[in-house]
Amino acid sequence: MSQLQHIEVPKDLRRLKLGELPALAQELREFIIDIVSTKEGHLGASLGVVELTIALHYVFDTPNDKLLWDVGHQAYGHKILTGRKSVFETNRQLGGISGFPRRKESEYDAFGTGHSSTSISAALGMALAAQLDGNTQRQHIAVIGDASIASGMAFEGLNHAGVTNANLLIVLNDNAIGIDPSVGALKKYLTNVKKGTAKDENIFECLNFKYSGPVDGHDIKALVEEFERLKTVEGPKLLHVITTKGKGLKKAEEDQVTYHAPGRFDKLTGERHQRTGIDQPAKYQDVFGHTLVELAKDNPKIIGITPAMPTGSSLKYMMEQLPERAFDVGIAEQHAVTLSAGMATEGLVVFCNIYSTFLQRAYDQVIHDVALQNLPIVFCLDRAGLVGEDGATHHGIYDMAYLRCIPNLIIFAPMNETELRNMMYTAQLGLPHPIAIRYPRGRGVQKTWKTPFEKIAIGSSVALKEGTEIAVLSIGHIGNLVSDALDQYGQTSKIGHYNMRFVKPLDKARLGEIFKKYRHILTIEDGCRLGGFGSAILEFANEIESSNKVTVLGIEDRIFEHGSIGELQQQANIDVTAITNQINSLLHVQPPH
Ligand SMILES: Cc1ncc(C[n+]2csc(CCOP(=O)(O)OP(=O)(O)O)c2C)c(N)n1
Ligand SMILES: CC(=O)[C@@H](O)[C@H](O)COP(=O)(O)O
Ligand SMILES: [Mg+2]
Repeated sequence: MSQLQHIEVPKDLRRLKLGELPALAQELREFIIDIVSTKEGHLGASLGVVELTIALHYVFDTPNDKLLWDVGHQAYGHKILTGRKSVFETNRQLGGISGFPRRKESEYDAFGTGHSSTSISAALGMALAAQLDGNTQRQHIAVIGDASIASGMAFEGLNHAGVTNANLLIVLNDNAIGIDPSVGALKKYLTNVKKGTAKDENIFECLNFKYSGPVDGHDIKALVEEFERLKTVEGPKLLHVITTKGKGLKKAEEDQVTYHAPGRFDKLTGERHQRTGIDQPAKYQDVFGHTLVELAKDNPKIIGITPAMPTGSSLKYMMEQLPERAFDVGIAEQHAVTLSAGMATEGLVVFCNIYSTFLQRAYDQVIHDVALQNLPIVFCLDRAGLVGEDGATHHGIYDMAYLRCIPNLIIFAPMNETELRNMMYTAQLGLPHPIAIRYPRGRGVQKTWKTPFEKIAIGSSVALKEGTEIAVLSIGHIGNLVSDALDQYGQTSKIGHYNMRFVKPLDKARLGEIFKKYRHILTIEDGCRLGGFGSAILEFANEIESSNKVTVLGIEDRIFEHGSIGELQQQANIDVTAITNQINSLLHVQPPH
């Protein structure tokens, strides 16, 4: 008999007998596979914690007890058991539920996540608040993975929690992999603990946690018994649980990196549905990855660094071919930036590749360790702009605004693959400043990307089309949408288009000419409007005391959720239709007196 069909919320789950839980786990796993196979999303992490999820909701009194999922990409089972089974098929789609826990989505989502390693601090905060309130009953549980616990933030939380008497339980879900294999000394230590070859002292006990485990995280009975025991133990506790990422789907267990988020696949065989026969442009990440190898083979000073995203950033190509000069430092964005800075002081040419959204975590390091010392690091900010289904926590839309105010920093956005390659080439020749090269998730626009290298002059723009009335100034890849929009107006139109390329320094000579020639200036960016590229153009207009009308298209000052990139661009009024509408309305605007 189906158990899952009778479970809407954990209270229903708690009516089951312990012996019935393994069958429920099987059903829950199938439910996740069924939907993710067609709707896509994160797979391996959720499959790995099915038993853990059931055991936690079975033993603890959620939502009164606080259950926090670190990163939150493993929380599909949690969502299905906490009132969202019927809407799970809308996962990560426009208007649907989020792929990550969201406080506004459910009272069972104790803390919003998406970026890693926040759960210990947040759960400790709740536990201390309960203590201050005299509440000794409430439980606070943070589930955190082996890669996420190695991040600086997680250590900070552990360090603090260990000197409190807070009612905090950390469940370390150790599957020995992040998106890519986990790295670092802590991973080695955890492996030794599992093999029984660790030195006598337990690292967590040394930090004043009551440690238990390792426990088989697929043995529901063992988990339930241990959680029941831990409920009665005071103070900070850590339970070490061993799981298999992708558990229950053979292909996902065998190829855990691919099945972290595999796209569509056959739900029975696990075989991925890959697009074939379509001659698509390359992904920007691959242009970065292959170009870096090409440059590094000629320039022995080049180093590649990624904080835990070798596959996503395609730094893996350099790690495979030049392993001694390519580093995956784990989920450690702050360290990645300052490590790069240290290397740069020694004359190395460091390409530090960080997703735009994750660089937010290393903001001080960019200012304090890089910009103030004017160290010429090459930041490659992948996933800049709206990223699509990962949603609000992952959109790389703030970088232009948060980097533009930092002295010494050059900010460049390629409109296509060739510009990305040429800027990487230019940067490794030697720059007087650090540079951030921002490019989007997904594919470029060119049939072939392996074009001969050409140097790009810093602060130079490109006139793509001359016009008479309206100048459209674009920054980066979104300029291709402008080109698509302008195709409708023919060659002899009133509209000019300039690919500005640099947010900083601006091509002021070109801008001066543009402001003289055109009455209307329209800027477009795939970043937040406040403080971004359009703001820079408005500041320029103010500087030259121009009375030209400047219209700024960009992401307005509100949260954008999940959906396809196209749908979100439409929502944000930065798609081809919005650009066309804006141009049409400007064409009918009377000139200022
Ligand atoms: C600050 C930050 N950096 C990078 C990422 C990208 N990321 C998402 S999941 C993940 C790996 C997490 O591994 P682990 O904690 O072991 O969990 P598992 O996937 O194995 O369940 C990474 C690197 C992120 N979400 N947040
Ligand atoms: C959960 C998380 O942070 C990553 O898995 C992220 O979803 C990866 O994004 P990409 O798919 O763009 O590499
Ligand atoms: Mg892991």
